[in-house]
Amino acid sequence: MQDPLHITPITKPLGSRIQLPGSKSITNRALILAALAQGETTLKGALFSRDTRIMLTALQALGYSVSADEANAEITVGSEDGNLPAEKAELHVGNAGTAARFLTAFLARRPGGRYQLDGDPAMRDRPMSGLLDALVELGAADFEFHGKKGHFPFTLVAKGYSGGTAQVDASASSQILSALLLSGTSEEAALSLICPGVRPAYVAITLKMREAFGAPPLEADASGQYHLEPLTYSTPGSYSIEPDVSAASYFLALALIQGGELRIPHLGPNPLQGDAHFVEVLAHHGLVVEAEDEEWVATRAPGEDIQRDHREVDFNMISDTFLTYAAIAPLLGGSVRITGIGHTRHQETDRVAGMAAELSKLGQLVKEEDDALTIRPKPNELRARALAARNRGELLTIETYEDHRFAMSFGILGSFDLLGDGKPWLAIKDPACCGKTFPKFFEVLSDLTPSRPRLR
Ligand SMILES: O=C(O)C1=C[C@@H](OP(=O)(O)O)[C@@H](O)[C@H](O)C1
Ligand SMILES: C=C(OP(=O)(O)O)C(=O)O
Repeated sequence: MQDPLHITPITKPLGSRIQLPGSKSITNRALILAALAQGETTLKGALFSRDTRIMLTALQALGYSVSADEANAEITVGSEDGNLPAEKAELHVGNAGTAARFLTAFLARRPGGRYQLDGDPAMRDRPMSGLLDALVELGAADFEFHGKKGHFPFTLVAKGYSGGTAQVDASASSQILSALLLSGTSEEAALSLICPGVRPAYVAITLKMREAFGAPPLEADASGQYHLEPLTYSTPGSYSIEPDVSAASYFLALALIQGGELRIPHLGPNPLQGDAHFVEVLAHHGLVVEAEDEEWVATRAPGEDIQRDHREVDFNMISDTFLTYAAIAPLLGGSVRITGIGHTRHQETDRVAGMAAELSKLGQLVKEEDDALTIRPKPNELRARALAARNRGELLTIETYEDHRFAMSFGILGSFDLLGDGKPWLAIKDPACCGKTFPKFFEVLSDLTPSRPRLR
């Protein structure tokens, strides 16, 4: 892929149907559940991306039989007796939060196991200690740290789950609680996890998916305590994975700024993924999304005004999509204050700081707070900077911080025909970083631009 990638603006209202890849969150949960359930499970509509390959590779290294049919988006996992085969392994979790947390809790199941884990430099800084402390408190694992205490790289000395109660601090990442809800069960003993105040959207996905693998419904009591009864997971045989709704956010934003109609198949009115609520954020600006026969249809009449007065939106429950919104803020007319995003400073990169830096570079007025970002759009300044860059023979260029969501979000902004001539004005550095969750993102985007040569 060209790097930096010049984005060719789209000059017509949309009128397309796009195929989105499967959800990262659901694929990586399903892989863990398939390994935990005795027998063979085929995942349909699975995502093939860096984060899911990390999980696949780990399961193979741990002795599971995994066969992948990428052309048909299917993965089959065989688990002889639901027990973890390998006593030893060296695993690399990249910068996949799901793999990092879910595998750590999963490995603790194998008494006598000794596992070396490491991740990308960015992953070595991401929060793990809430999970590691809970595993130690449960007597399920001990850790030998080879760098900073409470972080990768470490050796996990597994002792197995045998019930008990743990306080779980999942304030830094709800994946910490999801990891324990997936793997903390045992066939003999009940387990209690006390975890008040966790952000619930992805925990709800975990709870629903446990049920699909034979677990009884589970919910927290009023004090935030989850009581897990003894459990043996059972395979549903095959499991269908929804398209990635966080990835849908980019194309919904595109439909808003571009107008026309966009169709996204295989999504119904009530997807598992909480990021579906992003639709409500864009509805305020005039985007209409309807679920018709298991297909989302997004429309905005061309020329309809998307400008609004100042707006404050709490993204705490849908924080992966705040970047999508922030990146199109320069086109929204009214200012926006995006709140509830402090935890995203500890994700792929410091997303609040990175977004503030990139939007400031584009001439937007940005106020950064610990937990919030206010963006006052300056469309004329954006145009002036784009023209000035062009006069120098350059394009405005976005840093992506090895964060897929920067690449994809600003890819949408660059698709807007800012200078009215259909020629590129924005470029994205390291566009291939979108491979974390959506390797073909820029191909899908370029397919919406009939005049653009296909990227290969
Ligand atoms: O459980 C999951 O699959 C996820 C939970 C969220 O992370 P945090 O809970 O760390 O915010 C989300 O940002 C991430 O993309 C996927
Ligand atoms: C936060 C994200 O990823 P991870 O699963 O690595 O936490 C994300 O995809 O936006």
